Order: sequence, then structure tokens, then C-alpha cells
Amino acid sequence: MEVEVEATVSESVVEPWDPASWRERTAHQQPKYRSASDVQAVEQQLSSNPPLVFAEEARELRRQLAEVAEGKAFLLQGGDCAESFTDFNANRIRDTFKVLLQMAVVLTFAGNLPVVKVARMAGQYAKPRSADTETIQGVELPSYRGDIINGIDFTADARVPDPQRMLTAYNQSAATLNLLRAFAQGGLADLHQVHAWNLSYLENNPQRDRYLQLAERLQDALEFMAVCGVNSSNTPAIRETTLYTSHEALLLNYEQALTRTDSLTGKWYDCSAHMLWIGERTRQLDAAHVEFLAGVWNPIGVKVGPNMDTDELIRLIDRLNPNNEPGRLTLITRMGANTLADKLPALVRAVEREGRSVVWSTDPMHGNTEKASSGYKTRNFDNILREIRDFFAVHRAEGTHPGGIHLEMTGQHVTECTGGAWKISEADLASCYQTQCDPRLNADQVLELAFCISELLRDGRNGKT
Ligand SMILES: O=C[C@H](O)[C@H](O)COP(=O)(O)O
Ligand SMILES: C=C(OP(=O)(O)O)C(=O)O
Repeated sequence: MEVEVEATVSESVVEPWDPASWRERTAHQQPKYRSASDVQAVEQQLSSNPPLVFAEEARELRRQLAEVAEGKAFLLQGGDCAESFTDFNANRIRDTFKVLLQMAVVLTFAGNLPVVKVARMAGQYAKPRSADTETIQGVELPSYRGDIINGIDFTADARVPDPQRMLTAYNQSAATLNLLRAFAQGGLADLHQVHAWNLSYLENNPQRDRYLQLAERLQDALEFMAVCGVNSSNTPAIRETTLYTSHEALLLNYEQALTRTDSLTGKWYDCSAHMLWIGERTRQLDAAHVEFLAGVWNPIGVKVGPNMDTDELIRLIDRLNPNNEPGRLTLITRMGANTLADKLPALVRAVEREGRSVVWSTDPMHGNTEKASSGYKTRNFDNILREIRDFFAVHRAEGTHPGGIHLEMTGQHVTECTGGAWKISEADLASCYQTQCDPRLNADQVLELAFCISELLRDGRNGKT
């Protein structure tokens, strides 16, 4: 399934960057399409389609992430493990939008820091896999690699990579982005709505009282401001928000086709999303994904797993952010609750020693995947929380800023991760297990986590470690 294009360019040779220069490198985790001419036709179509985002928006996100790098803001990044073509509807988009915003309100209020909101949405359609094939009851088929590549049904036909899927992903991303922009600017994000949201949404939530207390304090603050003449009609900051989009830049044919020169600055931007990241399986220094993202000016992220060593990290940082610009690069650690406290300090010290400016964010999901006895892939809430707590503790000890969190989550009431206040057990997983690939936190678990993180942020503000 995986195409390994021979590497022909050595790391030390500096070639002029071009959106196609990744094709000279080894491209991991790419589909093997049956017809090169069909792929080219789709690429051509995508290249002539309008960009999904505007370069200036990506620059604004970079400016905001620079604030995070300097310890003056916090990054909240989250959304589906993988978006789906069939479960594509307004309610799902709305529910994830709402839960992200609720989290952001909790974190802003407690942390007293602006929260930069970045959704894993409007383009998160491609998945790297551990194995090229999967076997069920003796039948072996190619792995599902995300709806942009092949189908999830376990049939030989569905698993054939189809380039036309890139066009569907583009169209659905455009529609998702359109709705997110409408929600963000059209009144759904009004802080006055916080009460309205939670009444139906949190009805049975064990955290309901804590959330209501916070919402009431927020309401008091808004009423006080209204008395002073500051309200939704004269202050957009109360009525509107900005939610940026992001996804793993995995399928490079698609990313290249959406890469454009910005008319204002003449620089290249990947206009498929505001922020792109490189996954743990594709971050090899001399390979295609690093080559591609090194050349675009979007803010970018890179996953940092437990095997990263300090030299490799510094070389990767220098390759992706050679001018050491704050806001350009987010390091998303995903080490596992049992490993992070051992591995992270050396990496943080090396980055500090070398004077590199990065945003440190934690993905507490990908290092904590386990298999339940029923066979479901799951993650336990306590392990997720433990990795987050250790992340904060390491950064507090090193005097650096625990800058953000990266979650696979949904606004739906799924049962994919065990634990949390509702004590989802392994036996409960079957009742609503809907993910395309990896287990997500559900709406209640996400909100519970937001309260836990808000306490960590508050402790930091009060100087506790
Ligand atoms: O989301 C990340 C990866 O795509 C996922 O964890 C891979 O899962 P696998 O190990 O089942 O292939
Ligand atoms: C594949 C992902 O993560 P990682 O690269 O860290 O495994 C992901 O975030 O979807």
C-alpha cells in the first residue's frame, strides 16, 4: 500500500523549495493509486479551485501562536480523529464547535489567558496507519486510511484508493469551514449564549454545577460590562470569535494542489487549512512531509513521540523554523502517561539551551491507546489526565510555558474512551462507538477535562507548581 519514493536529495543539499519538491523525497504513508492520469486530473481540478483559507488568516494565527510561545496565551486544538464523508452534517459540526468554545471559555476564565482556538476540522480526512493491511476473520485487506483516500467498509472495493475522494474532501471542507465561520461570526459564539448552551447540553452532566457557577460568574461580569456600556452590539469580542482550522498534512498530492503564492507577500501558503501538522510517522528529517511543510509559511506543528532525541529535535526545529520565528512551530508531544515525565525534561532543556522559540503543546491521546478485552481501541481518562498533569509539571519545573493541548474529541455522546465522571467501562464501549479510527473523548469527558486543565492553569497563575 505504501509507496516509498527513493530519496534522491541529501539533507545537506539546499535546493530551491517548490510545492512539488517533496516528490524527490521518500513519501511515507501515501496511497498507491491505480491510475496516475486520474490523480493528475484531480490535482489539476483542485489547483484551479479557490483556496479554502486566506494567507492573512494564517499569518494572524502565527501572530497569536507567537503570544502562546511567549507564555501570554494558551492553544486549544481539537476535533475528530478523522472526519467522515457519511457522518457529515450541520449538527455534528455545531456540536464540536460548541464544545470547543465551552472548553475555551472555561480555560480563558480560569487561566486568565487568551485561548487560541484551532479545530481539527474542515480537512482532517487522512490517517497514517501502523500496518498496511488489516485481517478480519482470515480476510486480509488494505487498511482504511481516511475518507480522502479509501472507504471504511471492509470490502476489497471500498479499500481501493480513489483520487476522486480528494474532491469530495475539498467540497466537504469548504462547506464545514463556511458553517464554522457562520457560527463564529453569526451569534452562536456570543458569550451571552453560554447559559443557553449548557441548559440542554449539560442536563445530566456531573460537572453541571461547577460549570453553572462559572457561567454565572461570567454572566455577572457581562452584566457589569453592559452597565458600563460594553455589550454584544458594540463589542465584537463579546459576540464573535475566531476558530482556525487544522489537519495533518498527510496526503501530499492534496496539500500541494492547495498550495498557492500569497498575492500580498509572494510567499507560499498551503491554503487547505490555517495550520498543518506533521505526524509522528512522517516526521523523518530528509523525507517528503518535512520537505513540504518546511516551504510553506503557515504555522505548523510536529508530533513528538517518546523516541525523539534531543539532537534530532533541534535539527527538526532548525529545518522547519530556520529563522527561529515565534509562532511558526508548535511541538505537540505525545509520549504516553508512563513515559512523558522521563522523556520530556531533556527535550525542553535542549530547546531552552539552544534558544529556540516553540509552542509546547500536549497530545495526551496518541501515547495512551490500548485495546480493551472486547477488541475496541480505547483510551482511559485517568491516563489522559495524568499525561496532561505531567506535561504541566515538567514545564513548571523547567520554567517554560505549558502552551497548549491537542485532543481527539467530539461534541457527540459517544463511548470510545473509558473513565471520566460517568465511569464509562470497557463493557460500555459497544453502546456508542462511532469513530472512524481512534477513540475520542466525548462531550462530557471534554468538559470535565477542561475543568481539570483550568485548575492547572490557575495554579500556574498563582505560582503553584
Ligand atoms: O490517529 C492516529 C493514527 O492514525 C492511528 O493511531 C493509527 O492507528 P493504527 O495503529 O490502528 O493504525
Ligand atoms: C495520527 C495522529 O497522531 P500521531 O501522528 O501523533 O500518531 C493524529 O493526531 O491524528
